[in-house]
Amino acid sequence: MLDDIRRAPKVLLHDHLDGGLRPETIVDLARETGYDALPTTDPGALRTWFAEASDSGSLERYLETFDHTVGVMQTAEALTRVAYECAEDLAKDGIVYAEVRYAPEQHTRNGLTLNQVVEAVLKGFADGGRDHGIRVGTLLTAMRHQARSMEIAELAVRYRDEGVVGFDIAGAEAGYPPTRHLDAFEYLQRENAHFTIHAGEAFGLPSIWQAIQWCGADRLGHGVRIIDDIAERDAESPRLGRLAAYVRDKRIPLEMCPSSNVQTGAAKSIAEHPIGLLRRLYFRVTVNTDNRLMSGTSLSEEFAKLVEAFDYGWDDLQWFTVNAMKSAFIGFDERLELINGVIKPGFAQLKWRSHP
Ligand SMILES: O=c1[nH]cnc2c1ncn2[C@@H]1O[C@H](CO)[C@@H](O)[C@H]1O
Ligand SMILES: [Zn+2]
Repeated sequence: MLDDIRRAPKVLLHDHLDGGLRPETIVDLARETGYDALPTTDPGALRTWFAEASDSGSLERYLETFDHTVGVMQTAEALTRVAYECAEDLAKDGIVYAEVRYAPEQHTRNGLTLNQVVEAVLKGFADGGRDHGIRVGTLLTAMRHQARSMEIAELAVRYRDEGVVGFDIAGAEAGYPPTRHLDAFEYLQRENAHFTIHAGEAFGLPSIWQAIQWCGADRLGHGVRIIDDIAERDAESPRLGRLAAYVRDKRIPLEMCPSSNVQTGAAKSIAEHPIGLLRRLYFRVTVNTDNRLMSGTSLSEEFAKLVEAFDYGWDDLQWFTVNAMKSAFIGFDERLELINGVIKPGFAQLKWRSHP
């Protein structure tokens, strides 16, 4: 089953570059760059350490594990290598189009400028994408507890023709509402640029409402808490509150990351994840990995878990995939070409052969 899912042409919209490193690469880079704070230098043990340390039930504790990945991503060579390997790993998982995000401001500790950081990552994605047959767009993230979002938004606009396709804010959600960064979002709107906002993961409806109605987010990172605005969850026809109805009516894409949500406590289990109900209600749900290293996962594995929990078939997996492609930040013509030229024919072949 997993093998067949790997063969399906998939689309990934929410994946953090600093959350997807290979453990072997972390160990290499730590040695090369003199980073001496790793909990272990054995790649196997390091893989286990990340998975266990991230499984805390708290977003804040989950985020602490990024100290080590960000710690080894402070030179241009390291950034290029990590981006190249990311493209390779995603391509090997059968992903045909991905948007990968990271926060440039976290990679200037050893003296790189923001421009140098962005250029190093773009080079890795361009080379890796060309060698392994995948298109990777970049989202530049600003950290919500910092005050550099305007600078990062300008950076995203500066590199928009070089492979940067959008902007995002991430980090601890509670206490850091998206409206703190309103100037950056207004700037991006004036520039006709795209952005998504991590919202409704560790904090509820007010965060989602601000992200959409104050900041103008094109998509929601996670958005799981939209479930709080849906009453009578088990009834035949659940009642949508005004915000949930707005999100569904406007087809606002939800970048859902099932395993990550279970680790941070945003969902109790995969089987109880709101994605089940939201898919039945035809919200524009997409399936994502968030952080492949911390969750020990891949997009194919996330799909396999959903197939098991909700008995999904190829039609469901294709629906999630087409949703993701429609919601991507590249141009309409390019999205259409991938949907009609790659995704639909790829799924048609699999449907003819097997059940997932
Ligand atoms: O699920 C998440 N919610 C909020 N912030 C996150 C999540 N995953 C990663 N990051 C944060 O985004 C930064 C840039 O990639 C990471 O360094 C991490 O701090
Ligand atoms: Zn995320």
